[in-house]
Amino acid sequence: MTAAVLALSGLAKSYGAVRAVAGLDLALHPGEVVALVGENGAGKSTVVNMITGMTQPDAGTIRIKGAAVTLPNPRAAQGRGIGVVHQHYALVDSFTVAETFALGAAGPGRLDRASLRARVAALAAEVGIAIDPDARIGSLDVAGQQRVEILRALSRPVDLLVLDEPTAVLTQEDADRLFAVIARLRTKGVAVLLITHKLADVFRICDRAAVMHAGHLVADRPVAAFTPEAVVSLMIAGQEGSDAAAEMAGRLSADFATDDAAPVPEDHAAGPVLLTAEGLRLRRANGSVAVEGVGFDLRAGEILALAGVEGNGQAELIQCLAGLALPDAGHVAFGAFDSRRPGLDAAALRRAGLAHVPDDRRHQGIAEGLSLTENLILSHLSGPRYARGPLLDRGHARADTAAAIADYAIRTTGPDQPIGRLSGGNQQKLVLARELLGEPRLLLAAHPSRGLDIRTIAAVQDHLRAARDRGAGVLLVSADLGEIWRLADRVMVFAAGHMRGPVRLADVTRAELGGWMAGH
Ligand SMILES: Nc1ncnc2c1ncn2[C@@H]1O[C@H](COP(=O)(O)OP(=O)(O)OP(=O)(O)O)[C@@H](O)[C@H]1O
Repeated sequence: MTAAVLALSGLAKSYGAVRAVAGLDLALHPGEVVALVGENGAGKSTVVNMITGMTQPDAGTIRIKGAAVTLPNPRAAQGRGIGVVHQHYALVDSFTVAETFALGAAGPGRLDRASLRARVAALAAEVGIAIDPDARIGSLDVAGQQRVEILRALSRPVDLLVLDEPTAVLTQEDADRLFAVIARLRTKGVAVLLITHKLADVFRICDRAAVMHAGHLVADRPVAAFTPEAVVSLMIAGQEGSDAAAEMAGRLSADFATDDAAPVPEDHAAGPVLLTAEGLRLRRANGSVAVEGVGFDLRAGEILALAGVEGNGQAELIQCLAGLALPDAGHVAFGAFDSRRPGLDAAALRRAGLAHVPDDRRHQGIAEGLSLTENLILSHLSGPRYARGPLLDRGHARADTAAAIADYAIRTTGPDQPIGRLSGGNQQKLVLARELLGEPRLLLAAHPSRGLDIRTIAAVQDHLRAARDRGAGVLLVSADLGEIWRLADRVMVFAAGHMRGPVRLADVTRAELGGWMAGH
């Protein structure tokens, strides 16, 4: 066999007493697509950080094409042919796609627009990516921005491309396009390391899967030698045939259900109207109209899903409903609150029973430097839960945090740990626990399961159903049709500036919804 593009041996990294990665051996050969999977906190990002020069290993060797190397910073990894597409893109909204390629280009000199555009177009054609070099980044949806990041990673010589949870933000249609690009890269001899929580990705596109459990690599085999149940068991328990995995089996078959096999959603008797939106026009931060003509009722005791490719106004709607931005036209009413009257603010809405799981966890969901307990308090500062006269009842908040850590199996050293030290999925778990505390009447849940492992997704779905069953209204924003099918009672779609629906799930097929989401 040809020399491995990348070979890791005995790679290890600890943070204090936490062994994030313990003695990992892994090799990738040219043209191989390898999945790296594991539960939240298993150590996947730490591996990515070590091979992309963002973190230094404590022990072990990294070999690139046979030579032992050190990667003191990301530039060193790039220089060695390792490209990476992170979950959070470093793009500037006001730039065009072509201008983005001038960022980080070496040396001074005049920006030669014509040659930049030509370079971008040629590269895009080579890997089969459809992109307009003149499009502004801010006008692209999340899948478009991801395509720009992939092209940017490929604009230097790349032997290994690392993709960190690329399908988490994509619809099935966009994921299919991404898989076509990966297949193209494979034929060109590029090795791909795909970090994912979606088992379907593993079985669709990967040659091999490496499974991590609590910092250890517990299996590394060709995909054909795995069953979905075996992967789940290895992730959850570090071994095959675990009871916990058997419990998950039913959930798994729902994940893999095709259109025909998908269970028909149950009909729930919804209660009175909780929230009304009428004639809304929503603008993006850059001033362009994201969507207009938005009107719907959300009832107590129902889950209403908002589907659509991200970037079509979903985030703007949530901002507006959470009292963080006013609509450009139209109005929203929730209980005694009406966006046409002054005095509507986010704190008052929270006191009235609104909870909000934000889309952008890093900027709106958490304060990285603060402890888990302090982060839990953040959403309840204006409410009665932790009020003790003029003071905060920190003991109560700490006890709630400890309970959340146990309930959601949050991987942390305890309630006092700064939340920024947790893996992304574990941060998300705390945000969910915080927002579901105190039984909100209205829950705005934007991509609540993004970045979570399948066991936690199952738990989150149970929590959302429980909230619905006790009479809360839930607005679920999701690009994942499977999730919508498992949870929602009704669904509406934002695409191409317009709203479709809401309709009952029983009255629409997945194919129809997929078509709406694609703007057909
Ligand atoms: N900077 C840090 N300081 C302290 N602990 C850290 C730090 N970064 C990661 N860890 C710990 O290392 C462990 C592995 O985290 P890592 O982010 O690699 O997990 P992951 O598999 O990528 O999880 P996820 O699926 O949630 O992204 C976790 O227990 C995490 O809390």
